[in-house]
Amino acid sequence: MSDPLDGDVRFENEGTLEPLPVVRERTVVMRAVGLTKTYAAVAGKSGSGRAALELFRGLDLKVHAGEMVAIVGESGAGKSSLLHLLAALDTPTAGEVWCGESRLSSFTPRQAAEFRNRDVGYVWQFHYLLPEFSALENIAMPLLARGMRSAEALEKARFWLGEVGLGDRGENRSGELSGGEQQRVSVARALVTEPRLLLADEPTGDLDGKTAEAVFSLIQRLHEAHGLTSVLVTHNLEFAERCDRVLKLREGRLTDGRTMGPGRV
Ligand SMILES: Nc1ncnc2c1ncn2[C@@H]1O[C@H](COP(=O)(O)OP(=O)(O)OP(=O)(O)O)[C@@H](O)[C@H]1O
Repeated sequence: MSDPLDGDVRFENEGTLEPLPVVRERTVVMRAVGLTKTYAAVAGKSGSGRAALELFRGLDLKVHAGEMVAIVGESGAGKSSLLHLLAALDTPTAGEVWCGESRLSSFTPRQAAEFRNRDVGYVWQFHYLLPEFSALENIAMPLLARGMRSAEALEKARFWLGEVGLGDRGENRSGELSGGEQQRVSVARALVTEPRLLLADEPTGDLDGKTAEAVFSLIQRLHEAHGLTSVLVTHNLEFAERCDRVLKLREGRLTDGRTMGPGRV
């Protein structure tokens, strides 16, 4: 019997059907659904207490693989609080945060700690390096904390030290480095675990203009070079505009924040 595919086979609809549109769904790395966060009222003597504070009301967020998302908003709008929820550092009053197939609110404290160690790289406004330890040891710390052999952890730390342009400063105690260099070390520490998501809370907020530009450009370059997925909180609108998306946190919701002029919020 002859092979039907051997020779000039024509399919019935060939050439007559419109090609189907190709729908490419981008992978969602992190998803927040209907988030509400309320801080309880604090009782105080003679009126010094505070009423309950509702920060978010049904807040939704999707972060796609490879995106660099900026979150802006006035002081006190809740930007840091939102990042804490995304990093499983805190739990929402209502709503859910998902990272891939994991629902953060179902984590035990141990699972939350593992999630923070393996899936999230966090850069704080202040570097929080341990001043008595070398730059290399500081970078290796998250790997050592999960029980990786010291030689292997230090080798990975050396790679990331080079990536942040400090290849020759590894043996310096972190306390001997400048503010900008310390923040670069903290970026390397956040990335040494190759996390699924980089979260940065005003990573340039504590630096002068020129150093802030250098650290932001470094994060941007690493984001592109390593295909990172990043969410950055910033008051610097020029940096925000250089991200793929700008979201403004206002009155408990996220809205498109691209419409603002230059300056700070
Ligand atoms: N653990 C907490 N308990 C009670 N209130 C809190 C807590 N954490 C934050 N808040 C309050 O929530 C509000 C938002 O704080 P948050 O730090 O998230 O704002 P932000 O937008 O990051 O501000 P900034 O830009 O000044 O850093 C503030 O009024 C703050 O006092």
